[in-house]
Amino acid sequence: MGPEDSEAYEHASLDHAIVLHPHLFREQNGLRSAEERLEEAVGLTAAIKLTITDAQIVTLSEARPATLIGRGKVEEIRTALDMTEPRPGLVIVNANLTPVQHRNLENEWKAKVLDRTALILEIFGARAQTKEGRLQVALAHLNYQRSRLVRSWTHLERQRGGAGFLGGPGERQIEADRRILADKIDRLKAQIEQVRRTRTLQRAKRKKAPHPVIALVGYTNAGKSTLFNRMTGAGVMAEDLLFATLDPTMRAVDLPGVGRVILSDTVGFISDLPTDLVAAFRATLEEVLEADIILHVRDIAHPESDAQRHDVISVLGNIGIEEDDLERQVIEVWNKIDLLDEEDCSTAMSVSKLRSEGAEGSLEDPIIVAVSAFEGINLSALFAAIDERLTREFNHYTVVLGPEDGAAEAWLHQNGDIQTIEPADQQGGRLISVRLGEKGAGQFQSKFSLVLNQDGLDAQPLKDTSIA
Ligand SMILES: Nc1nc2c(ncn2[C@@H]2O[C@H](COP(=O)(O)OP(=O)(O)OP(=O)(O)O)[C@@H](O)[C@H]2O)c(=O)[nH]1
Ligand SMILES: [Mg+2]
Repeated sequence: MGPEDSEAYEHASLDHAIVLHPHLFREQNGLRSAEERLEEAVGLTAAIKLTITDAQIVTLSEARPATLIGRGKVEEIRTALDMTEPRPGLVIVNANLTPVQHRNLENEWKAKVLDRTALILEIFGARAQTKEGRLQVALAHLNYQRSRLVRSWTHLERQRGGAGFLGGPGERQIEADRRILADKIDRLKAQIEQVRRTRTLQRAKRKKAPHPVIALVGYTNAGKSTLFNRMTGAGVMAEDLLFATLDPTMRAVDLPGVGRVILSDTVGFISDLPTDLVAAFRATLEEVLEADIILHVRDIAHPESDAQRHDVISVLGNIGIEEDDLERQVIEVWNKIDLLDEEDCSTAMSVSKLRSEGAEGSLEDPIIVAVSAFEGINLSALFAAIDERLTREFNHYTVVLGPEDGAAEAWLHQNGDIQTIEPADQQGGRLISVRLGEKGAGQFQSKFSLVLNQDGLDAQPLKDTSIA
């Protein structure tokens, strides 16, 4: 922004914003209405704690190359800014602006303009917690800046132009800026690569403690963190802010009736994620590939619930999880049923049960459980569904090991998922309850000549006699 703008900026409040959703009149955007899009932009703006003084849909008959929005409307907004006290220092334009449009609008309005990419970058920047998350956001930022260098070019040329060197100092400046940015980008990429390697190592370690991994995915604000907190009792931030979570948060937790699992919370999805940000976002999602079970959390009370489901499935497709993929079991969690009226709620309950019968557990044909994470409704059904899915591939076994069976116990630690270890007698014998795949169970029995009792049925009398 040029020096001529400084006066207007002086009285402007950078905590106050106007939100605009430009809507192309002839654009048919099947699933989502302009109202919903405006509302989402308002939610995103609120997520970085800005006070919104006005929010409106701007209907366009065509996109103007210079300002996107028509002349009359641009002036109207400028007047609205002038009339508001304090003068909002920000205008959020829920569209991707060209560098030229961006600059012209800032000049017209004497306010900082954030387009959709910039807005989401702000949010990602505010929320990134892990090192990789922060680096990815920084990288996306630099790429965004680089794409805007054209704007600085005209600007710089105007300020410094006419010095007479070949190409002019403006052009040399832009070249220098470009090189600095390119260097920074290279360094960041190297750092990210380093962090990735460390993470892969950590992941490999975790795989050796073979607890099943359960990943929560879903649209932003669907209630993932709330459910995560319900399931762990851990204090992960859950707020009515879009993107309260950017990085996956992992917790080992004992689920009632299921046993020890690793839960992983992830950042929420949104529609039309700017391409610059896809990599940053994807990095936070790689954990999902490791999951044994995906909990696809949906806000079933949201009017756009189906469109959101569609977005989530397509993003998962991007990281390599196909709709009919059976490598991981998918459970759709129809969350927020407490917000439905009685009739809709019982419909959701019966439809979810009906569709779950014989469902294969893929993204397109998932098991469905209707719950309220917030009110704690029907969570036991969710736990039962998780257990059901896990035991499809793993069986529960018990085995009694004597003091001499240290090697067998070590093997179980290494290859199985030990649930409990209890003393079996006075001589140091242990009753071990373990979850194992069928193949593993066979290996164990032939290797150690010990008998595994499936489902703990045979272990039952042992407990009873000890009580009697
Ligand atoms: N009424 C109701 N509100 C819920 C329920 N679950 C979550 N919420 C609310 O929905 C809002 C968003 O919840 P979060 O758990 O932060 O959502 P999230 O999916 O983690 O969101 P991101 O991290 O932004 O992707 C919060 O205000 C929650 O209190 C529910 O079952 N019922
Ligand atoms: Mg969250």
